[in-house]
Amino acid sequence: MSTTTSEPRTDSVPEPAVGTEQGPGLAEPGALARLFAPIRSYLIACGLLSALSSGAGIVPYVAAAEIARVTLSTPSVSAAAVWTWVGIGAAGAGLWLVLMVQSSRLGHYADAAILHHLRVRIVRHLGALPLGWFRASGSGRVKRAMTGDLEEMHEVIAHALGQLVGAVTVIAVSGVYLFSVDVPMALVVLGVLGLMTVSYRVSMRSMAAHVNRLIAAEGRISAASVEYADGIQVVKAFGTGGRVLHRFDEAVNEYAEAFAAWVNEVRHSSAVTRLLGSEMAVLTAVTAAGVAFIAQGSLTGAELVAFLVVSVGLPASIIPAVSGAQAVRKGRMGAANIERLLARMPLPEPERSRTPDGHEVEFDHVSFSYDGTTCAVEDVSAVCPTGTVTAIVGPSGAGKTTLTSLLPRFYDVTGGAIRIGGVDIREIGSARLLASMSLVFQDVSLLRDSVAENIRIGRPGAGDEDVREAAIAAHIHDVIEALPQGYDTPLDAGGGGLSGGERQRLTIARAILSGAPIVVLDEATAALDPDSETAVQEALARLAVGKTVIVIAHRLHTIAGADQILVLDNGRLVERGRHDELLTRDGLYARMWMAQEGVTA
Ligand SMILES: Nc1ncnc2c1ncn2[C@@H]1O[C@H](COP(=O)(O)OP(=O)(O)OP(=O)(O)O)[C@@H](O)[C@H]1O
Repeated sequence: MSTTTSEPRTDSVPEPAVGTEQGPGLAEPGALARLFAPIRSYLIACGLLSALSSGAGIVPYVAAAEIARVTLSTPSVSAAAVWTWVGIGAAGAGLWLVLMVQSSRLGHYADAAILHHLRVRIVRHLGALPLGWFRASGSGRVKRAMTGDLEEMHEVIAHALGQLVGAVTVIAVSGVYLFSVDVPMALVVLGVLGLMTVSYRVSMRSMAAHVNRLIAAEGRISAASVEYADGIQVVKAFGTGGRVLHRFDEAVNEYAEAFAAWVNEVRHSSAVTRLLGSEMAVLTAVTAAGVAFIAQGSLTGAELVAFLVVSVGLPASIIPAVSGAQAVRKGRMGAANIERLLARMPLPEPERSRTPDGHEVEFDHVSFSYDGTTCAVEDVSAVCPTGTVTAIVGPSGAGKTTLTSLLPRFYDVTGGAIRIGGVDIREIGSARLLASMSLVFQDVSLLRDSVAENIRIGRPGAGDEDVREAAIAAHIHDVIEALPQGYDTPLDAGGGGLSGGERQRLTIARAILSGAPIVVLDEATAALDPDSETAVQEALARLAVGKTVIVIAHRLHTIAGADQILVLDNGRLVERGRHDELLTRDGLYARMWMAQEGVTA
């Protein structure tokens, strides 16, 4: 199969077809609200508690301001009035604490509940998506949804909502109080806050451009490093290190320039923002305006003190308000991404799964197009009887991988039908369909688990003896026994410690253990050493006994004994027959044989 040559392209998933996006666009509003629907009541309660707590948090300041007004504006100070305000202030502080803790508890509870709910929803949905989608773009999208996008959701619920509601409440409650004391002075405070907000937003916006440049430069450094490390063999063998290193140098220089520009910007804009957003700025503006109004006779000294006490805390609310709003905006984008993933059309399942009568595979005028215009497979008809080996051969890009991918429904045919035991595979439930076949690909996927467990995936619950027998049949038992912990040796995802041929024999053991009646296998494109190749061939021969075997062959001598050979070219079936028949026909197969084996037909 063409896992090496026709690496799936993310930009070429069929549109519209199963597994394509049917969901809202990036700017779709309401995505956040829809995803948060299960915890809406918690969020409302959390927002209310947060607002009440922030409102209560203002009370001690208002109480202090009122005490100042009571003591400064009347010649005979009423101790009762002062103590009343002290009590109110203390009660406000206590209430602030209790409500804040409750709001935070509720927020974290809602956060954990919705993240769990979304993770389960995403994973269940992934289980219903066609495998072709995962090949094309899935792992990256899944990773982004499960980490980055959900992280944005967490930020919104656990932090941003509370910050935003709290900051807005503080500003609103303080505003109401200040307007009740003196309107012109309140307008001055409002003006200063407006200026702070604008300056903070402007500096954040210009900062965003620098940050994007920095991220892009960082990406180029990583790409150049990975290119260097991945291609180190080529770099050393062909001495191209200079060019690769030059790209690395360029990326590092670009990063340094972007960093210097960012620092320069920060120096100026953050100084202005800090100054404008500081308590000093508010105090200075309020004092200057207050003194002027007092001179005019429209404000009393006691009222000025009230303004100084209450407005001094306001700048601290601006930054959380702006950054909370930003986090909500990012959360909306994350929510839209998750919605788009959830909106991908799952594989249509039959209402009632039909049972195939046997395991003969029939391709009946099968066509398939990735992009809806060009056919990767066109009008292919063939029957693969039970107990026979069908080899699919053809030049690169002929459609071998595509044709075999249609059998396990990685994609659904766009024309014709594929039948197993006389039943259209779309009428067989996908679990039953996949259980009926062993897929042995050359991009062997191993799990981070012991060798035994990696074989046992073929039949969960199989006993140790069955696992050993499958390994013996697959000619891998001796290799396993020689590993440090034998069958208990842990493997990493790359199968570290095992050669390519050994990894492939491990998956053959898995397939033998599963006993699935249909075997689809992709012969390795890379030549194995002769011993390994013989071992793999013998293992495959054991696997194939009594099964319907469909093999994509790259090296023709390995399938010279196949019961039938299907020759594909440009998506079409151009020849079929046994090895000898095809050689005498002097067609594409004979030419390929000649080219590979260096002998004439
Ligand atoms: N995911 C994909 N999206 C779009 N086009 C694709 C995709 N995979 C393959 N193709 C195209 O479909 C055609 C058949 O490709 P396929 O991989 O099936 O050929 P192949 O015979 O297996 O090739 P190879 O021997 O190189 O593996 C080619 O034109 C290829 O470019």
